[in-house]
Amino acid sequence: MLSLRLCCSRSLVISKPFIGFVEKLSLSSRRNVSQSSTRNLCFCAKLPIEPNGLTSSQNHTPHDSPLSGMEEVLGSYVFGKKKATEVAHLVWKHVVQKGDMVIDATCGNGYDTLAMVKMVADESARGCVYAMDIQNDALESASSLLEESLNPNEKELVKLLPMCHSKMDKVVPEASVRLVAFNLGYLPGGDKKIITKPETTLLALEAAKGILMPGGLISLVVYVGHPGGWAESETVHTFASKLPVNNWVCCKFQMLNRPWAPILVLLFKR
Ligand SMILES: C[S@@+](CC[C@H](N)C(=O)[O-])C[C@H]1O[C@@H](n2cnc3c(N)ncnc32)[C@H](O)[C@@H]1O
Repeated sequence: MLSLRLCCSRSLVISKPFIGFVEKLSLSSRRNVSQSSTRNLCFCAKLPIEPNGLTSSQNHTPHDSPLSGMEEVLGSYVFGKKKATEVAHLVWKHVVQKGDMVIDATCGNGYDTLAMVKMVADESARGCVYAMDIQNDALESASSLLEESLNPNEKELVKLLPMCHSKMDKVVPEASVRLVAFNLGYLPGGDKKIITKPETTLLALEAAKGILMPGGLISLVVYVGHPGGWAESETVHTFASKLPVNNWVCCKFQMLNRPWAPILVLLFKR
């Protein structure tokens, strides 16, 4: 363990207010397409019929959507005003509370880890961020960033772990974690041949499922511009599509006519 001191179940499962929001977006996007053909956007929503004969959206009141209040933030991704990583951070902020335990499954240069520490840190010195990576270069880079960006109390909350994220459930107890975040692909500024792989990403998602607490979030930013990126994206999509609708709200944000744009996947555990 390197410590800082040392060194839905279908394509889109959505609640009623969000459907209204999507309807407004698709209307305005259709208008945009016909007017200027600059931004072509398509949402697909499948609402499975549940055992009581109602659709998932009929079964859940507008108040129980984990996306309530995030309409503007999500729209800012769709309309190209914010990057997927920025939107991800804002969604995390909406979910994470002071004192929480969270995991950065792909620490890299530490920017996500830094954002997480700021979200969990409070006066009581509770809260914990586990940040893992298979590359020592990445953890060293993250360590320098955190060293210069955090105060001594905040530094105490971070554990940098040189390990594969598929083993994350060996580090924390079951149902104890509020957020597990993945920023897939290669280390920016590093060796582009060392990338996250579909097989280990799938194992890590299974592990994350077990350690996430109710009300928690698995967040993924998926890059498809490098070899293997699409296969990994398919793996994430298939995993998310199989999560039971009673316990999970799963959605994916993808710009269909910008095929290399990062994809944001959000899996909320009810
Ligand atoms: C896109 S970068 C992450 C960027 C980072 N979150 C940041 O804020 O700078 C992806 C990272 O995942 C790491 N990685 C690849 N496979 C991994 C695995 N099996 N377990 C943990 N980390 C892995 C890579 O070494 C790389 O540093």
